[in-house]
Amino acid sequence: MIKDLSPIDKAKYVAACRAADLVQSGMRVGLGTGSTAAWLVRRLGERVRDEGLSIKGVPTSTATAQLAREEGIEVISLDQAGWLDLTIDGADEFDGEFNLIKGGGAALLQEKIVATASDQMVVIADAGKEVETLGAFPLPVEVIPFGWQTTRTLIEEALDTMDVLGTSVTLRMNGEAPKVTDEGNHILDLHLKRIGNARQLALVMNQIPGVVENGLFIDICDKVIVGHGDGRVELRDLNEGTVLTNMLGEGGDNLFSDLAD
Ligand SMILES: O=C(CO)[C@H](O)[C@H](O)COP(=O)(O)O
Repeated sequence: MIKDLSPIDKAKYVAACRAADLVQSGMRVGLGTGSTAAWLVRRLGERVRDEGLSIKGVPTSTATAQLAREEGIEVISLDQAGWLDLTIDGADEFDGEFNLIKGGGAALLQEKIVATASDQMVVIADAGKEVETLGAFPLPVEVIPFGWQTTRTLIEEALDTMDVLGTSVTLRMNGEAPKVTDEGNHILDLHLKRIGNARQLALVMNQIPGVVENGLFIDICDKVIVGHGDGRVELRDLNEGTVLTNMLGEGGDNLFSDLAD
């Protein structure tokens, strides 16, 4: 039941429902990873079953691939798709220019490849993800396991030369063992008090041997759909401005049928 969701989950849910409305039959769609993206996949699954929506989905993680298949969405690889019409994904932070931090779910590598191979990337997020300046959320950096401690030292040395404050770099764990990504790598989380120049930081990180990719998404996202716990949804476009709707008010027929009451 929708009323049983926490305000944050309601916000994620309505943002995902609004984004699902952007998807049309025939599209090749990048499917993000995380709890917000999972709502999107479920909603698209419902549209596939109820409306005959015909799409091909390119998942950004094994978890999303499994959910998409369970929902009856046709899953193909990025190489089979070649190029995508649209990617919809969550984010850990977004700023006023739609730059992002991603990778809280450890899927940043596939997420960045898929988003970059798309005509459009749309981010779906609850309002709490909006920040004035990126960096309160620890910045995930995916590194290969070989020599990861040396890579961490190189990252720390690079950060020392940059306009960042109070740095600590931690290995993401999964219980007692290092977290292993879908690509068999590890994640280093950079706890930065100030991120400084995000564009420069992203470039510097990717120059370091052992670094595969970083979670800064600069100039990749085209639209942000911001959900609020009361059902309001803002569709924000840097060029076209903001369109506000309420997904839980009158005409809230975008709700999943099994949650609608
Ligand atoms: O980047 C991600 C996964 O790598 C997610 O999009 C991000 O962590 C947001 O997750 P959620 O929707 O669960 O808040």
